[in-house]
Amino acid sequence: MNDAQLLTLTPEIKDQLRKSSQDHKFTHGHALILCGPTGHTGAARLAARGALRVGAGLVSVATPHEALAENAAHLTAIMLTEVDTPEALTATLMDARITALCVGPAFGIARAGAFLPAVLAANRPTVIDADALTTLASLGFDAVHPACVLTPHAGEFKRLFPDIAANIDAAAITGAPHSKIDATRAAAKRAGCTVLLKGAETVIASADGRAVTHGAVGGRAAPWLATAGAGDVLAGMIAGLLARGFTPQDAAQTGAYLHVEAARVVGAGLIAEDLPDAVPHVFRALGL
Ligand SMILES: NC(=O)C1=CN([C@@H]2O[C@H](COP(=O)(O)OP(=O)(O)OC[C@H]3O[C@@H](n4cnc5c(N)ncnc54)[C@H](O)[C@@H]3O)[C@@H](O)[C@H]2O)[C@@H](O)CC1
Ligand SMILES: Nc1ncnc2c1ncn2[C@@H]1O[C@H](COP(=O)(O)OP(=O)(O)O)[C@@H](O)[C@H]1O
Repeated sequence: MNDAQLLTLTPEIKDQLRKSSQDHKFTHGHALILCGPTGHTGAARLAARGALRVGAGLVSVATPHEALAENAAHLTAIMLTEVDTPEALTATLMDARITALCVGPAFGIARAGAFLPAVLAANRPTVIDADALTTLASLGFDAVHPACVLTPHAGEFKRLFPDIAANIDAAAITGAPHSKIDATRAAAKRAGCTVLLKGAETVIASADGRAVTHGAVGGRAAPWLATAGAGDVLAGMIAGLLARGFTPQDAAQTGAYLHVEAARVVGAGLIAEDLPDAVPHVFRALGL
């Protein structure tokens, strides 16, 4: 069933992206990006910068003590909070002004296993990416809630949903072949939340069957997105939009759209660090 819509930014979404003169920083939420151990902190910072650039009012990196200095040496507008254990995370999340989480980029698979139950128990809008997806493949989806957004690339999707992924490549025995859209829709239904399957064609589906496809092809091609860390920035952008109050489906769709537009602003030579800094150009072109 390929009845997914093509992704565009509606006037309503553009309005939601704007900031008004009456706003203050807490109007636009606080995103908390969980960071991995020393030597593996860059991905969380990429995500954090993505979250801040799409307009989250505040962004903090939750860092283990051992990586505090490493992170502090690289961050200015983004804040740091020390979180060494799942219990410390739960205590940090007593602050109801933290409105979205992002877990996974270079977080470590074992570490994700330890932290995911506390992350999910917080019941906050949450992007689950990278190592946290690999962990989820063994944990299962019981604790996943509807405010989650899973952002797998094709390899992670195969780990998380091996049977569904196998259908994409399999020849159809009866009826139409199983498309990437069918697969993402089936995955979202199984996980009980929004799933964004990355790639030059990105599909975003929700548990209720809504699905949108976004092709970075033809006039909107963005092949330089095939670079390390581009997905970490996307995870952060979605977390930033969740923090601002976007629904999971809208945050994933809008994040995917802005991510490709940012890549197109930079063009050839793009590296992941460039993506967040291209967002103001995208917003200007959108008339925000
Ligand atoms: N600057 C940084 O600190 C970066 C950290 N990263 C972190 O590195 C860790 C490992 O992530 P990876 O995704 O590299 O490794 P993974 O091992 O999770 O996945 C890569 C494997 O999946 C396969 N695969 C199949 N389809 C794929 C697709 N469409 N895209 C990518 N891989 C596909 C690849 O062949 C490869 O064997 C994560 O924690 C990630 O967040 C990466 O995001 C790169 C940048
Ligand atoms: N050829 C391509 N055309 C358009 N977008 C791409 C292409 N290759 C990768 N991307 C996008 O770049 C990002 C890569 O994310 P991911 O694979 O998680 O990389 P990383 O883990 O290194 O951050 C995704 O948003 C994906 O959709």
